Amino acid sequence: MTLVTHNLGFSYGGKQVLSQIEMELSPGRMVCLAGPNGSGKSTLLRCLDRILRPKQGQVLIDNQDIKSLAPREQARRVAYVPQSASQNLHFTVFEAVMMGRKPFLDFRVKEDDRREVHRVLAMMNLKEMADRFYDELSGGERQKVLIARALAQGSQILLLDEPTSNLDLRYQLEVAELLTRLKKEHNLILVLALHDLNLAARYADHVVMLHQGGIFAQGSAAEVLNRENIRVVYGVEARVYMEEDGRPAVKPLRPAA
Ligand SMILES: Nc1ncnc2c1ncn2[C@@H]1O[C@H](COP(=O)(O)OP(=O)(O)OP(=O)(O)O)[C@@H](O)[C@H]1O
Repeated sequence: MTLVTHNLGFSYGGKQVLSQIEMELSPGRMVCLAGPNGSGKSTLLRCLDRILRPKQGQVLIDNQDIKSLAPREQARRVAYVPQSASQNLHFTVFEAVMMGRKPFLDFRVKEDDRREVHRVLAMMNLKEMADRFYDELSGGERQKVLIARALAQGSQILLLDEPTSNLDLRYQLEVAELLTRLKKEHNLILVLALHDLNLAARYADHVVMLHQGGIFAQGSAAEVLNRENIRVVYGVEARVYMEEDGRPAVKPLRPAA
């Protein structure tokens, strides 16, 4: 499975927010989209899932334009985890995660689907919450449920918009480790929008840094997350040093003059 964009561009009305996005993403990789507020990370993820329909360029899965995929076929290949879902979902956690099985349901829930939902709930440590209502959970608990729903979908491409933003420190690391493990075991392509540069530095196989709607730099964390790029793109002076494993760590110092 490969995910490629060619000359992708997107406008909201007359306002161009993404242009000339060229990416070639291969399996078993975690790709982090970095960039300041408004640089187009969420818009790009939504274009990759065709929630938004770009008029310019193409998104190709295994060389096939996603425009030509039926919704069900697309959902079997790509799952999207939004930053948050409507808080008014009055479903149990079990039911919310079962929604991820939609591309597989033929008018009724089968034993396989139930088994899969139980497996994902156990993997995400959500079993004890299975009967609680989604709209009665904390922000972080809801975020875990949304990730679980995407995992239940079983797609090889997972798009996650700020998946750790509502999570406490321990759970941020647990989710990052879990995604890393899943990526390896199931050869997934993971694309994450992330604000936390240190999380990106530590876990990303590939970093795409967006700036003003275009790709400013892409490559390994060490290639992309350097002082100069951070100064230009974020307007921040930072100290960047290499950890023993060759990955960078970023210490923001002050707004650049
Ligand atoms: N529905 C919309 N209509 C018009 N403009 C929009 C809409 N959604 C986003 N934008 C604009 O598109 C640009 C990119 O927004 P986007 O949400 O993709 O950025 P982002 O990098 O994900 O930002 P953040 O880090 O703040 O989540 C911004 O200028 C934003 O104001």
